Amino acid sequence: MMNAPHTTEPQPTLRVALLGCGNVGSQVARILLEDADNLAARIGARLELTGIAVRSVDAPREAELPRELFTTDAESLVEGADIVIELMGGIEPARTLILRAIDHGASVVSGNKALLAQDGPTLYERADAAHVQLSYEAAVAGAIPILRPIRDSLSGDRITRVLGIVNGTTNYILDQMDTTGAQFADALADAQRLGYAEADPTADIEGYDAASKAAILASLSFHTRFALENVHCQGITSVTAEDIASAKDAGYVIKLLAIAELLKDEAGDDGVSVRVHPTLLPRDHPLAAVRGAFNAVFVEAENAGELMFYGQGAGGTPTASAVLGDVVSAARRMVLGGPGRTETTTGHVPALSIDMVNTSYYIGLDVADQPGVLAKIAHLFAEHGVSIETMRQTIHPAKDGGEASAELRIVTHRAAESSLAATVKHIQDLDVINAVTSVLRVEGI
Ligand SMILES: NC(=O)C1=CN([C@@H]2O[C@H](COP(=O)(O)OP(=O)(O)OC[C@H]3O[C@@H](n4cnc5c(N)ncnc54)[C@H](O)[C@@H]3O)[C@@H](O)[C@H]2O)C=CC1
Ligand SMILES: N[C@@H](CC=O)C(=O)O
Ligand code: NA
Repeated sequence: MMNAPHTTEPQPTLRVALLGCGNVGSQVARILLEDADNLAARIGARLELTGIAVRSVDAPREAELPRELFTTDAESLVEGADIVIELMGGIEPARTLILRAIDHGASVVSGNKALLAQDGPTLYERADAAHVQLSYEAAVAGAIPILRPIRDSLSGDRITRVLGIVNGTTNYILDQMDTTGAQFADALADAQRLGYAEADPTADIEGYDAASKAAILASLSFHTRFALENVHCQGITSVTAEDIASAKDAGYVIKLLAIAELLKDEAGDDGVSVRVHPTLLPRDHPLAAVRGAFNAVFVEAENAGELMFYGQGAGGTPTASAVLGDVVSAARRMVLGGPGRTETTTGHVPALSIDMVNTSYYIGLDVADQPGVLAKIAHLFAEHGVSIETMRQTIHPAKDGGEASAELRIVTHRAAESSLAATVKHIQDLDVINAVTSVLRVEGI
């Protein structure tokens, strides 16, 4: 095989400003410096890291980076750049700095899903108007190439459903609780130490981070803007060790799923449901095998059928890979000319309420061990048009003068979310019910 001919022509230089030097930023800086020659060969221009905006120049850092690169003057750094990489996180000053970068003609790469889900359209429109690129592959599912495949590779198809695990921290916590019996707080502390969690981990455990990603995925998949407020969001803070053990006993694993799917509304028109919630999956389901901080996303499209994307969804180095991919792509466009499009908004499908979704439920009940209890419960399900798929019963004999009780674990067939919610509400009111111990949605059955 012949080697590519060497050229002695001097390469142009593109100035790159980095905002933030935390888990991801420090790895991006390292790769930009260590891999400069390879990147230049791929781009046809050299990337010069002109500075790294930080809160304090003297703060101790793990990564060894030249001290002279650090500055606290993010505004000036942005103004002199061709490409700005925003990895500070949070809404402000990230938003103002990105707009400033765009106004100065720089292309922007960001991993900031919180900002994009809250105010993405302002940024996309400003970037389009300025003919610069705004890319954010790192914002969803870390290293996994998922946004570009949806935006570009599948742009000739019609996506009908996106379903996946898109938050590494919660997957790590649930996995640790399931496999090692770890406590929630200890598993969360590990996820923070490993660089998976957001600066404020509430965003992870309450589901907001996954909801931001779901909004971004839905917007690109359905060519319609969906914001965080369009996402039904439930995190993992109410999932107990007992829920996990009881699901395990019944052959399930609990995962935090993000789902965006095309449905019909009451009038039979298209609408999209976007939601994030803890979900039971059969243990032989492919998503059940997604361990630790890994993510996986299923995409279903009319012509392509089912596609699955899998990889490291969090962590500094994997996420830096996605950031660098966007940087190389933006830099190539600068060398070759012409910006790409950030989004298309031709879909106009409304966001549907969770009530429009058809789902299965897992319901755990602590009931009195008396004749007729099962009949009363089954009657309520039938009355609401919800069909039971399986029902398992464990008897707990009377102890210490108390009464015998039974633990029921019911899995339903798919039914309207509103019917399922009404069934659970009425079950709670039955005099034979001691407690409703779990109510979780189920996928993959
Ligand atoms: N850690 C991960 O696995 C992933 C993170 N992301 C996103 O990437 C971004 C960065 O994440 P991490 O590196 O994990 O966060 P981090 O908290 O480790 O780093 C952020 C850095 O930005 C600095 N910073 C914040 N505000 C600043 C300001 N006003 N001026 C100067 N510096 C400022 C902080 O001091 C910190 O060093 C966030 O938007 C996050 O959501 C995306 C995918 C994965
Ligand atoms: N906190 C996020 C980081 C990646 O987006 C996660 O845990 O997935
Ligand atoms: Na990604």
